[in-house]
Amino acid sequence: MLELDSVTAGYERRAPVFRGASLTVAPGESVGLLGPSGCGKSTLARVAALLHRPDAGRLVLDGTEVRAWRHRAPRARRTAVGVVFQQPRTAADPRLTLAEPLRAAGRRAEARERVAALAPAVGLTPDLLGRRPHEVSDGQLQRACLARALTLRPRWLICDEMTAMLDASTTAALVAAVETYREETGAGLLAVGHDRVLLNRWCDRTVEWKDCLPTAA
Ligand SMILES: Nc1ncnc2c1ncn2[C@@H]1O[C@H](COP(=O)(O)OP(=O)(O)OP(=O)(O)O)[C@@H](O)[C@H]1O
Repeated sequence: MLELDSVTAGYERRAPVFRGASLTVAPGESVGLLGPSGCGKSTLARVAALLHRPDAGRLVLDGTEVRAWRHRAPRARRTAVGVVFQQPRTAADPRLTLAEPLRAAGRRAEARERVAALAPAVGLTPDLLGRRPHEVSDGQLQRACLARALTLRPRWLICDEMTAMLDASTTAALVAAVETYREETGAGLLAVGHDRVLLNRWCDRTVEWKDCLPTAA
């Protein structure tokens, strides 16, 4: 279970972006999160991805409360959650070829096998794997970012507007790659977005941001 329980978070302690947001994703479940621009969906997604420490509230992952965020989080916790952002250009290291982050962990033979399996799963052809981010399109780079998120076989995937910048066919390919991965592994998904039609089609259920917040007394 991925449980965000009464989370308050933001960028200034005295003026959080939101207070008391709660959202749960069951094992293997896919949940879409819809809401107006600027309400804090990405901030909540970053809390769930262990990238942003909340000011209050709890994140419970697979029954254990998370107490450390970012580099302070134990490796096993960080690798339990894979994340894909909207902007592949800011998420990808410009110095590395698309293949390099996919080889990052494990023995060399394992890494080679992993790249050989992941690249076709996200629709990356071998010629693209040797290129750097500035030599590929946004859609190709986003495929690489998804492959990187799947490299360590996360139990939870957070897709924050993953397809907002992409055309319909790349969107369909990326959603299909996520779904194939989830079928193989049983991973749960939190997909943040603006596109109600896409999220309704993609996810088991779709949650409105306002329903994550406490009701006014
Ligand atoms: N690094 C930051 N520093 C300061 N304020 C930030 C930072 N990132 C986001 N914000 C602010 O926090 C608020 C929530 O931003 P967030 O990106 O979480 O919203 P969102 O619901 O995901 O929006 P969108 O749908 O437009 O992506 C916004 O007012 C935004 O300007």
